[in-house]
Amino acid sequence: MLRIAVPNKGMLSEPAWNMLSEAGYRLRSNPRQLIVEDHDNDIELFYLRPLDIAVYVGRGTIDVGITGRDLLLNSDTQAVEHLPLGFGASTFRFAAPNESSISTLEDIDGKRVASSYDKLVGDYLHERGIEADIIHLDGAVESSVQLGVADLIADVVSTGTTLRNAGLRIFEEPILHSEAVLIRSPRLEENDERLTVLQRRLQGVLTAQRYVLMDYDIPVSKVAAAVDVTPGFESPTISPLHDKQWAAVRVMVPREKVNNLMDRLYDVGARGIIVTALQASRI
Ligand SMILES: Nc1ncnc2c1ncn2[C@@H]1O[C@H](COP(=O)(O)OP(=O)(O)OP(=O)(O)O)[C@@H](O)[C@H]1O
Ligand SMILES: O=P(O)(O)OC[C@H]1O[C@H](OP(=O)(O)OP(=O)(O)O)[C@H](O)[C@@H]1O
Ligand SMILES: [Mg+2]
Repeated sequence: MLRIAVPNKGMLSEPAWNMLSEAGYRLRSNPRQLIVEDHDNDIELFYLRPLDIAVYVGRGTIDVGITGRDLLLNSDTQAVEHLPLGFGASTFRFAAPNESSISTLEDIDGKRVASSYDKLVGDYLHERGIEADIIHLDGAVESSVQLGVADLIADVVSTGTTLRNAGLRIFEEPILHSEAVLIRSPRLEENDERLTVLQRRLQGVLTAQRYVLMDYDIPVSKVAAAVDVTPGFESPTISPLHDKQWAAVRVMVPREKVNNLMDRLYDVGARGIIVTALQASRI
């Protein structure tokens, strides 16, 4: 059985559970359950703290896991990023008090930086030849400057509201763009059959989220122009209509482009354009 670690709580947990459920796996039935054996799908799910997932996967006691890229890079482990999962996006950034003069990487030299992600921040600064005193805090890092234990912070920023409320401002480029990722153990072959199945299922969920099915009718003489607008993955399905002058086209298109594509197709001569959500997919 493939052993999979999933976050038991925190920002990434619910979207990770939803994704696994969409991919056809059985989840736990009560929140006190730590392990689920899913014999139908030949997997075992382990509900673990997000911070610990890379530790288990890095040591190979669990084959794969879902965690944040930032959490992976902050863990001192050999786990490898295998597949980005398209949720839990955040940036990881430096921030200093509005009134402070700290505004470049060089200004960090010799300062106290509070963070929950000390290895990530330490490696980043070390690689750039900057020495700083990294103060580890478990959370609410934004309060550390006001409370006098640090001169600046490095933390997860999503909307920026927490920073603003604490009188802090970001500076410099993001240290990292993070999102949820599937990580794999260094002991698991990249092309392990069981991993390939999991990956295909997760990619199927991503495709169903990102793409929709579009159908439209188009005069036969305009098919080539319409196919230029919607080329699809491989090639659109073209079916004859009762009226020999017209054809029906079925094709996958990116969800975010739907309205723009419908406008362009209409201009080319397409009519009866309809869009349908995908329930599941295997590309
Ligand atoms: N707005 C956000 N705040 C915190 N983490 C976020 C946010 N958006 C995405 N993430 C990602 O979620 C992961 C952190 O999740 P984790 O469960 O460890 O922290 P949490 O949700 O803050 O829980 P806690 O702080 O209670 O332990 C990181 O990968 C982080 O990049
Ligand atoms: O940019 P924002 O949208 O404001 O979100 C970012 C904040 O959210 C997280 O805190 P969380 O709620 O997890 O508390 P914590 O700091 O105790 O982990 C993160 O550590 C930031 O503080
Ligand atoms: Mg947090």
